Amino acid sequence: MARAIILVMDSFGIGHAPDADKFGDVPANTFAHLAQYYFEQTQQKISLPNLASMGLVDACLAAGKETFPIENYGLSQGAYGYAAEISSGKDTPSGHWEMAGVPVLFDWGYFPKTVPSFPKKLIESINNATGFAGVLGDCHASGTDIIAKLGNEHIKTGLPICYTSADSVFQVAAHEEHFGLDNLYSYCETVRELLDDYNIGRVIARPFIGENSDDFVRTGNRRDYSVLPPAPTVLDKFCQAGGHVISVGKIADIFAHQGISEKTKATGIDALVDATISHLTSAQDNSLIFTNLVNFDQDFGHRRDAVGYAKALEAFDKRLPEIFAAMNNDDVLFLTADHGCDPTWHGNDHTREYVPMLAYHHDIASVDLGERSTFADLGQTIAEMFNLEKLEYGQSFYKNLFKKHN
Ligand SMILES: O=P(O)(O)O[C@H]1O[C@H](CO)[C@@H](O)[C@H]1O
Ligand SMILES: [Mn+2]
Ligand SMILES: [Mn+2]
Repeated sequence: MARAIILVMDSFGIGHAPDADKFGDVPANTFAHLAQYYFEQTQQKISLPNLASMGLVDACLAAGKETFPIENYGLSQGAYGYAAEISSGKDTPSGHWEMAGVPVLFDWGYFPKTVPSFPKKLIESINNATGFAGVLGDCHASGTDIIAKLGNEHIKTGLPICYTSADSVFQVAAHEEHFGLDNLYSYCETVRELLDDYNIGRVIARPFIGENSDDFVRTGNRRDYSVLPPAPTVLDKFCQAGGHVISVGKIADIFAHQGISEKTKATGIDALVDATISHLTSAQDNSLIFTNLVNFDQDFGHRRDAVGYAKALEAFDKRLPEIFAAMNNDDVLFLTADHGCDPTWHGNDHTREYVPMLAYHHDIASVDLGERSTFADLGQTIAEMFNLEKLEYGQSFYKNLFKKHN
């Protein structure tokens, strides 16, 4: 029996989605624009030989319909396509749940872009439940900007920094030592309970260290408190059928720990790839290794750092042969993303984009999977691969992966 590996390159969009106008995101294109910007800044073309051989460049050219500078690359050897999202939001849980077969067709609650942003009644109930006198922030913000701005006041007053974004989130930044990590986590757990009436997808604990605004830096101890997906995902079905789901990175948090058999956390793309490879060398048959590479989004997309994003892609690309080498003959690797976050775009929020839908196994022939109308095609493919009951959403492309070589 085979194993499947899903690598989610968090925020790696490849062209504005058909409904991007509703989000004000025409013509965002995370990949094409970061490659263009990288070339303008460094006079070097981005070089991604392994991703390109999987079909990434062809997928992006078809999805984004714009050319961009890229180092010479050969013919695609894998299965490649691009997928649009049917979920109402362009957030991380919606993207992941949809790829696991459960799109979010309801509207999340959001906090307005006003100051204060959070309802007075909510903040009062948080203060009452936690015993804190108030919160700092209470606005839309970039997480790194707001700790630089309010970190000193936070240390002085002991009050948590609470902020949000265009996503359905309530984020809490607090100093790991002065405020304490456990205190931050329990504060977030309390907030999570109080948010149920507001239909908010996630509370995120954002711990940081450092002693002043020049050197405050967020740590790897981020924790996401998500609501449960609205229906059983392919992960739940796979576990029920005796499969083993291994979460690497924040996958378990995103699925509210449901449909997960085992989890490993790691900080940074290299460490996340290391953990993935380590599981690949030991995972039993009938396993799904599901990895989220959050740093593309968190460290580069939201930070609007196109050059950093390009370099991180090149570094990740160099690691792919190690992943291929750790795969058995009947294993299948899927590579995709959960939304876009164009680092050349205005503001610091996600962008509504197509995502790559790439697949690889040792005997794969080049196959164009074309445009996929939902990320759920991935979940449906996993369902077919492991002989699970068909999911409600998505079209499987499993059989296309075994096309004969020309
Ligand atoms: O600016 P930071 O704290 O990284 O926050 C970003 O991360 C959250 C989750 O993707 C988004 O809602 C966005 O606000
Ligand atoms: Mn994401
Ligand atoms: Mn994000």
